[in-house]
Amino acid sequence: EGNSKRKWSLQDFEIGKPLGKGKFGRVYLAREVKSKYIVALKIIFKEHLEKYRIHHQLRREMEIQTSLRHPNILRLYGWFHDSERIFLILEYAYGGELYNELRKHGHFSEEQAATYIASLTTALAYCHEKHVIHRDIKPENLLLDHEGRLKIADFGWSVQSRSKRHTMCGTLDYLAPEMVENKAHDYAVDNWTLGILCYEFLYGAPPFESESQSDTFKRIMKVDLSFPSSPNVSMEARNLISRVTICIGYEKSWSNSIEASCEGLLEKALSSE
Ligand SMILES: Clc1cnc2c(Nc3ccc(N4CCOCC4)cc3)nc(-c3cccnc3)cn12
Repeated sequence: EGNSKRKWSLQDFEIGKPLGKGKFGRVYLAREVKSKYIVALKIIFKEHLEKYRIHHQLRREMEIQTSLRHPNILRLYGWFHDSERIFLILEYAYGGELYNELRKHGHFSEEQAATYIASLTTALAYCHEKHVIHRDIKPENLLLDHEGRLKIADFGWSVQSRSKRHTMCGTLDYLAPEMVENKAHDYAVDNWTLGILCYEFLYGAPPFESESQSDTFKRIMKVDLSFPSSPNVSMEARNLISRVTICIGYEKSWSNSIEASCEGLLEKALSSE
């Protein structure tokens, strides 16, 4: 920490338990020997990079995540490699995956959902100011720190956006219509996903989940949004979700209004304690 320009090597770390498997590598708990600082070490095999042609994607992830400094974005402290592996030195999220919390509780309270969505909104607004689109925001990529604060991880699919992007990515559930239609997309992609996540936090499943991919496609294109009667979700939360998923594209006015309505929702939830 602090001397992020220094040359790291495997000898600097004691490797602990595996935390989980990512798309292209395993993540381990690790401790820097001198400082006893706990980190997460993401290990990616170089042969995997060749096989899946993801050199550029990993390079981009490393450059982007190193440059981002935000309380809700997982830090990438540095990296090193040996003959066959690349090692990313990442901030350790003590709380684990937000996904597990969601599965454990079924769905979150409005206060908890509003807190997570507000954190995501500021983190994404920060990324968009730095011309970064994450494009793969889903519960699996969201971690929690020791205070339960949300951390966006895994910038593997993120891009430095100057121009419109065309590549397909992520699972279908969180894809915005323009992504599904494989049209050019921009920051609005991440914003659409906020609405999807808000729905999933409150109802426990994403809004367009269907038996088949083609059904999911159709439901996304139609923005076929329906609100089950249980769990009982407030009218404010439901129209926040509708506004986010329906009024895609008017990004600037929209993200101000979502930030405002998130605060409103949070105030309402906190005052109803
Ligand atoms: Cl990067 C990165 C930084 N920190 C983590 C992390 N942290 C973390 C903490 C605590 C628990 N446990 C808490 C007690 O109950 C059991 C789980 C798990 C993961 N996990 C992953 C990961 C990656 C893939 C699959 N699954 C987890 C990636 N991480």
